[in-house]
Amino acid sequence: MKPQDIVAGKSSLWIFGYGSLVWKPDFKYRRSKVGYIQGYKRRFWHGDNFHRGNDELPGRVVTLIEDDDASTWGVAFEVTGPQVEESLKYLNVRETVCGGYVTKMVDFYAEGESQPPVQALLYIATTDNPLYLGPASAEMIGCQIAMSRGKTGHNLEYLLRLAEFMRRSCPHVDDNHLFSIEAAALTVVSLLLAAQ
Ligand SMILES: N[C@@H](CCC(=O)N[C@@H](CS)C(=O)NCC(=O)O)C(=O)O
Repeated sequence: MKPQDIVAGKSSLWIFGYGSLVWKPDFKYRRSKVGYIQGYKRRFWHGDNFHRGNDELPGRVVTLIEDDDASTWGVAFEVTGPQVEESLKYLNVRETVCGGYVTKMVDFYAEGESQPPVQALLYIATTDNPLYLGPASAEMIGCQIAMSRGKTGHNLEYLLRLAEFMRRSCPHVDDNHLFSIEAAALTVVSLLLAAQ
């Protein structure tokens, strides 16, 4: 489903971020809320040969994997009026053209609110995506991240800023996948520094 079909005639839209969007939305929005979506787990199983890696050494970035028992925490941004078209135009290049993500509508539950969920647009990299790398050990993923960089910056920044967001904004969430990869990447960095 194309974003323009999703938002045809809409004057406002919620966009859910769970990776770099949580710390670097880079589009104008009216307000944001921390919260979660159900039925998905966040995994560093998507390759990135543009923002945080290259064709020789792709970086690893997050995507969502269906899991009925899981939920993924992040940030939803409400865009209104001209911000709707502006944000989608920007994200189409950043996420879809450069990142291989496709759009999907899901229910977003804002933290601490008893109200019903709101529909939110998100960007997901499906397993049939040519950049999809799939599962690997935390050590392998951590090492790959510690060694990769792309046009937007180092893959380590991508990892550490997401971990920092989760500790600061979602301290009640024990994201073992994220924090075990963070620990593995920092071990590789310390070994590289010690070897210098
Ligand atoms: N779609 C996820 C992941 C987004 C993501 O990390 N996309 C990459 C594209 S491969 C990106 O925007 N990278 C920009 C950066 O790394 O600064 C989100 O909602 O945050």
